[in-house]
Amino acid sequence: MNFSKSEQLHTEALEHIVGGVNSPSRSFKAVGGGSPVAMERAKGAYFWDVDGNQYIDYLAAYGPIITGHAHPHITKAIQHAAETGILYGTPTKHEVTFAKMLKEAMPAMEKVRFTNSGTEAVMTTIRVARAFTGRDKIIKFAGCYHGHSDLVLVAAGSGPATLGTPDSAGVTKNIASEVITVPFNEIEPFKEALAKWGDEIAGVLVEPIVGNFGIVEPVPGFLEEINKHAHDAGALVIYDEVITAFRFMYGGAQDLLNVKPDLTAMGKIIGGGLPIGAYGGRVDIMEKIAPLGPAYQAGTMAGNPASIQAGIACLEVLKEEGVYDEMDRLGEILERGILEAAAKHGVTITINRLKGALTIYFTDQKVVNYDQAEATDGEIFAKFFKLMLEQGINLAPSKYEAWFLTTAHTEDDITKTLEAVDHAFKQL
Ligand SMILES: Cc1ncc(COP(=O)(O)O)c(C=O)c1O
Ligand SMILES: N[C@H](C=O)CCC(=O)O
Repeated sequence: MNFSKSEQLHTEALEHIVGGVNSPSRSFKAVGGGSPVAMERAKGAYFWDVDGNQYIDYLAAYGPIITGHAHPHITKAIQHAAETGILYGTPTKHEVTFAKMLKEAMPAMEKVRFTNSGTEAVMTTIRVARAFTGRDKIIKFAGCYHGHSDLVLVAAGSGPATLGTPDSAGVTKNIASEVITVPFNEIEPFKEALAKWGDEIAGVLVEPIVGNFGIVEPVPGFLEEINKHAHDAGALVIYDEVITAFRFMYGGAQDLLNVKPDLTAMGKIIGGGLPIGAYGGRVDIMEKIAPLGPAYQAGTMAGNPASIQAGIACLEVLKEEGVYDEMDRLGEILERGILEAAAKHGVTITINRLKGALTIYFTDQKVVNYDQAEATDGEIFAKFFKLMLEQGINLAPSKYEAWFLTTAHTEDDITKTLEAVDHAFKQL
């Protein structure tokens, strides 16, 4: 494959945009460097780059593009928004419709507020938890990523972990001292943290199914224990469902696992590809937010008609019969095929898959926490990533990210992907 135009563009981008990228996760730093491929066009499960190369896409823009690129129903909704005004700065009927849809799908969201990103949504749930409890500290889990607000850039997964900055510079010691980090999937360290700081903890923040050190499910009982002990200590439980809401079913991880938090943050899929975030939860907690209560959160762009109508259209597609079953079916074929190719070529891997999302870890160990994900082989991943890219398979350039299937992927795409995996494993 020829990547010369992408390379040229990256050289130019480096002069004008810091690091040449607008989100560090897009850089190829963690996969041996080089120019990230610049995409020009996308449709369904496919991408075309500026050099004219075609790819099967498993990045799905880090999760939001669950219906595939440029889905006609979502495109129509965005066109309608463009023609009728994309930003009003007033209430609209669309945001009411959408809030009702979210509440119906995720009943723990008794009241909702829209934001512009997952970062804002999570950041605000923490503020609201503090306002409600009158406490300052939060507990989070190592390797979970909750966006780029100060408080959660401590022991963060995803981009920060990939680039070796899980504790970001610029986060003051005072702020960092308000966050206690414990391992995911281990209840004892969590209980010890509560025993030590219990009456200072405002909230416990967790990705109920982790998407940011790969796809990692909670061990049975883990989330229930978190709820019990957090509530006993007078702290709120906050689920960060920015990746998981509507990823595995029409609803959240909380509905799939049947464990309810006090507050939920979401984003990604619910914008149908346009910028969005949302948070919600128990009425008595949500009523702490302005204009009803003293906790302030606002946004010029929040609830804009374009993102909201794209989100409604996206959920309409996801509500159709069988869409999640099909992603699960294709995910299962993909997982099985990758494992067979690994056995054939003597490549050691572990796959974590839940329905249409999976992560390949280059390790012979199970991966249920961040330390185990960190210990997997990043150099082999980097080689694998490049070998796949050269064969037209677009993955995230990080061993910590997931492959996401969409409603646009077909069995033929999976077959082609497995041929590429076979070839890549042969070369490793
Ligand atoms: C679980 C989780 N929370 C929060 C965020 C932040 O969302 P955003 O990038 O939309 O600000 C992300 C992704 O970036 C995420 O995966
Ligand atoms: N894994 C991150 C979010 O889910 C990736 C998004 C980003 O950092 O650009």
